[in-house]
Amino acid sequence: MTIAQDQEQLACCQDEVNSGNQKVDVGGSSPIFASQDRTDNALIESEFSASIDVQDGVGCCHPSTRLHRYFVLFFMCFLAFGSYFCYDNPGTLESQIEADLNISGTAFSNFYSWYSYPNVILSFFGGFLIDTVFGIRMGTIIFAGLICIGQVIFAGGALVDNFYVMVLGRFVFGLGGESLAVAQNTYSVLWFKGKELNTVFGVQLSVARLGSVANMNSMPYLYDYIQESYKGSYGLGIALMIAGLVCLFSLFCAMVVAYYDRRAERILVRESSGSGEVIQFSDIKRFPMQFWLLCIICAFYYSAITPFISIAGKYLISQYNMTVTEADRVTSIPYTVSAIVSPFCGLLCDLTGMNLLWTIVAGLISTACHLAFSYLPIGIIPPSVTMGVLGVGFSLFACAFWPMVAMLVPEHQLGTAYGAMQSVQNLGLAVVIQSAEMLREAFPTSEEGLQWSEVYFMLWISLSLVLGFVLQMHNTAKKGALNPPLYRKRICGRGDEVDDREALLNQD
Ligand SMILES: NCCCC[C@H](N)C(=O)NCC(=O)O
Repeated sequence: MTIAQDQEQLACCQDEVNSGNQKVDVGGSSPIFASQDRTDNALIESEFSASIDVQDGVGCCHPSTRLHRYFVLFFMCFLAFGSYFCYDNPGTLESQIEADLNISGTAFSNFYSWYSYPNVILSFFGGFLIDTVFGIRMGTIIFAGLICIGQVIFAGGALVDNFYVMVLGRFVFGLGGESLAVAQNTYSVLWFKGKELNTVFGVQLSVARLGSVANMNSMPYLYDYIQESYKGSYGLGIALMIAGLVCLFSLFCAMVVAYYDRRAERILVRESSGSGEVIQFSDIKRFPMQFWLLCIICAFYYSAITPFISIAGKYLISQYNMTVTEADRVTSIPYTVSAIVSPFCGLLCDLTGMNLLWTIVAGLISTACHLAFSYLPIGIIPPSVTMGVLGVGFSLFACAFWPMVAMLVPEHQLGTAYGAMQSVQNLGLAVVIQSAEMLREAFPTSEEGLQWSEVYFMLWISLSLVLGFVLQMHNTAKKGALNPPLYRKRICGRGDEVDDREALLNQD
């Protein structure tokens, strides 16, 4: 450690060091450089007789203060904003793309299946590479760079009217998109585990949903503006290239978070996960059964939600006689509601604990919405109300569900665990999206096809509920960690905080 770094550490901590004995844990190191970090940390410890003790909540530049964590959280939230904004570019411009490229709906669905199918495998390896090779900082920058490259290739294919180049762009975009979400989840746990983790997941999902909503409410107008301005067929390519700027902003945020994460590692005596362990491939076999049950629940639940929302517009047009514009407005309601309520759903989970119970409640709410949307006589409940309540259920599920991974898997295996979960999720999504389309087209009338598709979605969400109840019974019988108790901080002494959840998670 250089003298300048010592001075930085002293200056930054001088007014915050106290006689407490709390050692602050912020973030895990990159495994490749773990040995170097351990040397640095040993050096830090040898130069300072007492470990760095700080009082949480004091000052703003010290990495252990709440204010500093929230400052870094701002940039952490936008890591996936570009990914969510551009992920649904094709869906928002479906009619324009099919007209410009003169392709069928089935060919169009390649822009989503070539995003999902590779991630059945690559999302897992993306997480594993974060844990074993790149580390969280370099991994996040690499994956944020991939979504930029993928979006440029996708837009370039549109500029030259080449369908296969566009599919390649979506494949590259998918390489980055899913693994970037893995990296964002891993960062969140490293910085906020044992603190306001559920709320952080809620805020991050809210910003991500804002990306989806911003895409739905901007891209059609941008396309039309460019088409009218250039009187040519460049509207699609230029609009998609401009959308790529949003991915560049996420790449910038990845670099900012990497800087502050590295600084936190340098200033704090950072306890990387365990003794700086690095995951071994064989560790995956020892992931608990509850984790694999959660993966299946995730695949079944999302398979009943996102494909349903994507075809709900067709259902509204045929069953409720809506125009395309009206149907698009109603189908965007779940994402808009999710952008608003996700932080509150996360706060609810933080204040009450009980993550698995809230996950089951969310599944029940979502199932009720499916039933109301498909089987209540038309006019009893407006579809906009049903979709709004579905947005609440969708948000509550995401906020309660994703943090549970950190309750089952140690920090040095988190990237691999989140990668494995998203691989299983993408398998479910890829299979259900295409099979639902095939089922819908197998019936002589559109109404029948849509109704049987709805039965199909109800099957998946019912299976996710059954598995949720099985997991709840197992968790209760084994006194598991998936329903953490009421989260309260007992302040004892000079700001030392004893976290019930941390004590619970650290129990043998
Ligand atoms: N499509 C952009 C990234 C998706 C990340 C991941 N597959 C996911 O589902 N995250 C949780 C969510 O509710 O979006």
